[in-house]
Amino acid sequence: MRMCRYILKNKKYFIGTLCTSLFAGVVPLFLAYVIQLISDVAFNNHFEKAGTCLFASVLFLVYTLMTTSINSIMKSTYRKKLKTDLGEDLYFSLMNQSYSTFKKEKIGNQLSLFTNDIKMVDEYYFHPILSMIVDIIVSVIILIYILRIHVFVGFMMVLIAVATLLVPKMMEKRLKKYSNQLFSYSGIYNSKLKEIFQNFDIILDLSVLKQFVDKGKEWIENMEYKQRNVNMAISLTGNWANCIAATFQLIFMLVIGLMILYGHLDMIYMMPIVNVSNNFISNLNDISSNLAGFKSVSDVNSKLLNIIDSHGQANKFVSNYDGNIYLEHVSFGYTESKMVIDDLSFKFEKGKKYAIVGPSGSGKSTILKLILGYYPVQKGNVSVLGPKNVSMIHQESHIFDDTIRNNLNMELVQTDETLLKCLEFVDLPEFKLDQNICEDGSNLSGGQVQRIGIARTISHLKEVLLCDEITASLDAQTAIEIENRILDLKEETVLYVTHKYFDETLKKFDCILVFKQGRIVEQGSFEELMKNKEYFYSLKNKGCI
Ligand SMILES: Nc1ncnc2c1ncn2[C@@H]1O[C@H](COP(=O)(O)OP(=O)(O)OP(=O)(O)O)[C@@H](O)[C@H]1O
Repeated sequence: MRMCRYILKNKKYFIGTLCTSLFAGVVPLFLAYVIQLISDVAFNNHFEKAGTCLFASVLFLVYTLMTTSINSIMKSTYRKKLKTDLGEDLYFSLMNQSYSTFKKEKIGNQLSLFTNDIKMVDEYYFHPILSMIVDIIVSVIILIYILRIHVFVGFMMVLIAVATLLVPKMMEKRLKKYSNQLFSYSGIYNSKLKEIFQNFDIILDLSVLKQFVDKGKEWIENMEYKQRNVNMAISLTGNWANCIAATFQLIFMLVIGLMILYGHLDMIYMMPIVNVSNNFISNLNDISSNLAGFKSVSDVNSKLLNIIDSHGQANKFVSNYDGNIYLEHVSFGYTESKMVIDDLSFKFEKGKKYAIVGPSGSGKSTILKLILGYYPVQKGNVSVLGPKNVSMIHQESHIFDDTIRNNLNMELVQTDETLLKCLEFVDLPEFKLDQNICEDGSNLSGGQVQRIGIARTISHLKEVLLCDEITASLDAQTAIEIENRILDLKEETVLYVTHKYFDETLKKFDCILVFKQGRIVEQGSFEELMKNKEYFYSLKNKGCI
């Protein structure tokens, strides 16, 4: 029932929709009244009431048209509002998660929350709950109407109601099982399709298109099978409730017939009772199906609300940043069993330029991620700076399907002059700010995409710049030029990780840190390290740097 808070959050919409639904919901009662008037004229020969009948009929038509139309508009607007509120809260919480939590979940699962789960909540919770409230109120009104005609008839209708509403309870376990299968599969399904579409070129290159088409068919089949199970369980619940209600209704009509025959009920009530009891039964069937839908979606509701109620757990960053970056006896592992950084201490001084070198897997990128605050350390202290003070350029840049201006700006507006300077910084002076880039930069070369990524970070430059293998996709000349420009930055502290160094560039760093198995095993200027002829020297001779 926690999801109810969304229903109640927008009280005005809720009351408005409830009122219009009620006005529309009493249409069957109005019809019963008109039928009762007509029956009176027909069976009792009260022709003087024909004018009233005609007037009531016209009024009924106008009333029906108006109330049902207004109700449809109100209901769709309210449902849109509910879905928007839920989607916005979910998006906020997801975007405010810490990096490590965000990375734990597959993108397909995150997408599925929006493309699938919210839709399900709307279909099986928001929409039914409104209909159910109205159905219950209208059923109670019908019951009161019948009870006023005859108490025994009313009592029989209560019996029908109880029998019909027991059906969803009986189906509860099966419904939950099927719907949970569907919800967990829809995340996997989205992830798989996303991966296939993203790696389309690999599939083509390896000539394995047929195999992947067959696999895709299997996933679609599985997905539709799970969807069919849920739909089937919900409609079976409705059908069984319908059957039970129909059986009771037949008995009910037989009893009504006998009551009229033996003079316990006036003939003029026959038609109205038949009419309202039909509506009563149909309301009960709706309630029964809706209850089934409710049960099927309860785990999805909990999943979404747990994410929303976590309000994101974004890392808190220290505010006492004094310009230097301190690592004090830092130990860290992505898993408890394997430490990647081992009791590492170092002070990065403000404005200085550091090269971080070492063999693959020695923990170079990890140390940058710890400074960024992507992961909490297990032991020691890192003066985690976070995005307020740090800029990061990654090995691969992601490009948005937008203009170069918007790709550089990223929602923060900078002057064209600044942006053009950033394009010059990465040797792309010929690029126009209004030029469009396709998704993933498919209309650019790999190196151009990377340079746009570098220009983007430079346009948002903070006091500390972290670079992780940023020139891997660039030609030697462009790489040297960009590296030199970064090293010429006056104020910024730079931590630069790469395998591909040129001696001339290395000489420009204030300090080179040599990593081995999560530790700094050597440090100093290029000349000092070469003179030492130790680990750095051997790496260089082996061509590892
Ligand atoms: N997200 C992750 N989850 C688990 N293990 C990881 C993760 N990222 C890196 N590792 C592991 O941590 C170790 C250090 O990785 P890191 O990326 O810091 O090395 P690196 O020195 O930057 O290597 P390279 O030069 O190849 O980029 C490696 O053994 C790697 O397999």
